[in-house]
Parts: sequence; structure tokens; C-alpha cells
Amino acid sequence: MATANNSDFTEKSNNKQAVDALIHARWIIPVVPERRLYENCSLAIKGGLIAAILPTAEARNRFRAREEHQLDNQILIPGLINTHNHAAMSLLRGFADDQPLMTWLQKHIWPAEQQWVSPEFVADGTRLAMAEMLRSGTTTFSDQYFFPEATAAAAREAGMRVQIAFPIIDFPNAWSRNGDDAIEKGLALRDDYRSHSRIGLAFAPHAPYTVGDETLKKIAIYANELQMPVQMHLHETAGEVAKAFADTGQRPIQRLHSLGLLSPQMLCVHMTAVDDSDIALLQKTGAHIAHCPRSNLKLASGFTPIAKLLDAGINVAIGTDGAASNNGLDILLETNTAALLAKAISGDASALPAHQALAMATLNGARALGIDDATGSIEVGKAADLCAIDLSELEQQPLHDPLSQLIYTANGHHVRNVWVAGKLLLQDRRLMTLNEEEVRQRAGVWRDRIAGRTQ
Ligand SMILES: CSC[C@H]1O[C@@H](n2cnc3c(O)ncnc32)[C@H](O)[C@@H]1O
Ligand SMILES: [Zn+2]
Repeated sequence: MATANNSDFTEKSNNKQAVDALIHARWIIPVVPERRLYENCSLAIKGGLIAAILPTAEARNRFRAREEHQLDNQILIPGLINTHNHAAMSLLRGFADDQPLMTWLQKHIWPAEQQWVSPEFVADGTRLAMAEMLRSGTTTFSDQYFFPEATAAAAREAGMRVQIAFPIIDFPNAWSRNGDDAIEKGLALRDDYRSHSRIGLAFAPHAPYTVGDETLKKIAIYANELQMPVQMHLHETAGEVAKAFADTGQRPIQRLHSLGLLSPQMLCVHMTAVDDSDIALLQKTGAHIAHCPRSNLKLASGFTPIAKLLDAGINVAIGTDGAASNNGLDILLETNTAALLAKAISGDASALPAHQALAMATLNGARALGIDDATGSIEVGKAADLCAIDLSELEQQPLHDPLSQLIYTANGHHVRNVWVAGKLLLQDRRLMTLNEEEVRQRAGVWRDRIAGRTQ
């Protein structure tokens, strides 16, 4: 990227309007309005927000900027949104592969978490995850993990936008004694970040099989009173649904509805085992879905019927789940997988076309997290959360359609520049707020500790 720092910025040489930055891009996909592709256009950024979108020649005439960025052969899109992650679990990437969900959790992951998870683990793991996310174009992530105060502090330092979905489990764990204790700690953390523009808080009751009715009812009341989002692993496997039905006579989503939890504030994570009654409930209540196709595929959890859900008007967004089950955090790759899977499952090649897939990774994600007034599309007045992707690689030629190349040939390795709230966090693939060497070194320290080589 050619970048200029304009030294004559302070001079009132002409009547040009002062902005903080101008970004000139070969292509821009704003996501809203539908299917629009701008060529040779520019964004003017001021105070972290998008101040104008206009043809480059006009932008150069109208504005003077402290910095100018020239994105040749790059496509500028809204920053990608990962609606479901356990960032610190990046330190457990490759720790337990090739297992089904419950064996993976009960025999491998939960015992390891009991032994190793601490604020230090979460800080180091979250930095590793953020380095990977920024290098693959993610600007916002929702995170559900122990010691959420460590996650929030790491994200604040790195400059990312984050929804801290603080974990609520009814039994003692590394972070909380029980559900009430977790709610109390989570709400105190919300107070700490009340005025922070990039950090929001959400309730994260872990799953129907780890949280009881009394705790869920309390969460529903608080969420409604405080207008806070809620997210929960739900219908991740057919086995989960069958067991719940045998135990309670209700499908888990019906149980959540009867406890008052389903609303447009609710994000249902996974939803692979879905029948028509579940779809009707989602439709009626406006609850959202976080689709995590690569984690579902790797754990052999099942298939979310995306085309059917989208046809029913349900908002479906993209998540990676943690890198211990995925095993990466690349939202472009996840979106490509979602698009291919939607076609395969529905038997319809026109299902989830490229533009709809991109919307799932951006605007739908912002809606699912309740932050679409601030981010998720390139619109005047929204935050300058942006991702620029190189489309000049040999495997991307010839370039008939930039949108097609983006969804069907690009992945995170092609991401070159990333801004959050107007701040450049990745420049020509170099991390600006995280120390790559240090992140790598800390990952090695944890590998040695977990392998039993050091304490
Ligand atoms: C309470 S912190 C989050 C908790 O969730 C566990 N986890 C990670 N991936 C999954 C998944 O796909 N389904 C259910 N639970 C999952 C993680 O290990 C933590 O214990
Ligand atoms: Zn998860």
C-alpha cells in the first residue's frame, strides 16, 4: 500500500475540508446498498467514522488529509465480524483433534482448561487470536471465555472491537463459583466498560446442558431490563436435542422460549439440528444464528440448513468457534465454507450467492451482536472498520468479478490492510498494535507448559 503522510496538512492552502485520512481503493463493496460495487472510489475518515464515499478524483479535490492510502489491486470491504469465538482457546489449537464434540469437551478440553486456564493464559491466548484475526480481516469479534476481564483488556490494548460474552455456568469453574457469581462478575465488568466505544458486554449462558432454569430465568430478566445481548451454544448436535427431549419433554430452543430468552437480543450458536418448529420459533421471536461451519464439520456435529433459514427470513451470521475445534479463525475461509455447504445441503447451486455470503460475514454479524448502528457496512456515519484484500494473485486471474474472487478464491492470507474505528491495525500485513514476535514466543511458552516441559 502506498501511504503518504502529508506534511502540508496544517496549511490552509485552499478551501479543502480537513479529514484524518483518505483511502483510495480500486474496488469497494459497501454491502449496503445491495450488490453495489464502486470502482476507483475513496473514503474520507474523520474521528474514526466514515465521513464521505466518493469518486477518487472528487475526493482529492474536496478533502485534504493527514494520511492518504492508495490501495491498488485491493478490494475494500466492511471489517469482518466473528460472532462466536473462544479466543484464548487458540493456545489449545491442535491439542485434541478428531474427536466428536462431547468426547472432545469432556475427556480433553475441560480437564485441560481446569489445569491451565488463568488470567495469564487468557491474555496470551487472546493476543494470539487477535493477531490471527487481524491478519485475516476481522475487526470485531464476540468472545465467550473464562476471565473475560483479561480478554477485554487485551482487546482494548490491541484496538479491536469486541463483544465480551461473559460465561455463565451453574457449576464451579476457573472463573466463577456458580451462575449467580458469574452474573455478578459480568455485570461489574459491564460497569467498567460502560463508556467504552469499542467494547460491549453480553450474557453467555454456556449451553442448555450446563445452565439450569433458575439461572436462565434471571438472565432473561436482566437482559430485558438492561437491553443486553445474550448468546448460547444451542442445538449443536442432534444428540444434544434428543437427550434434552428425553429428559425434559422439550427441545432446548422451546425450553429457552418458555423461560423468556428468545428475542432479537438472542444469538443461538450452531443450530445444526433444526426442525420446522424451531424455525417457526426463530422467525416469531427474531433470534439470530451464529453459523460455525468449520467447527461443526470438524467435530462432525451436523449441518445447519442455511438456505432454509435464510428463506424463512432468519438473520444468520458467521462465527469460527474457538481455534481448538476449527482450527483457525479465518472468516473469509469460514464464509467460503458456508457458501459451499449451503449449496451442497440444499442441492441448489444458487443458494447463498456471493453477495449474501459477504453480508453474513459483515452486516448480519453486526445485527446479530446488536451493533449494526455502528459497524457492519461501509456507510457514511458508521465506524471506519475496514478490510482491504489483495486480488492480484495469479490464482485470482482473470478478474471477471471482484465479488466472486473475494468469496470463492480469497482467504485470510490475502488480507493486506485493516482499520478499526479509523485506526490502521494491520499495514501491508504488519501488525501495528500487537508484537508478533512476542505473541509467537508466548504461544511457545504455553506449548511447553502444556506438554509438561516447564511449569
Ligand atoms: C464457559 S467458557 C466457554 C466454554 O465453552 C467450551 N466450548 C468451546 N467450544 C465449544 C463448543 O463447540 N460447544 C460447547 N462448548 C464449547 C470451552 O471449552 C469453554 O469451556
Ligand atoms: Zn463455542
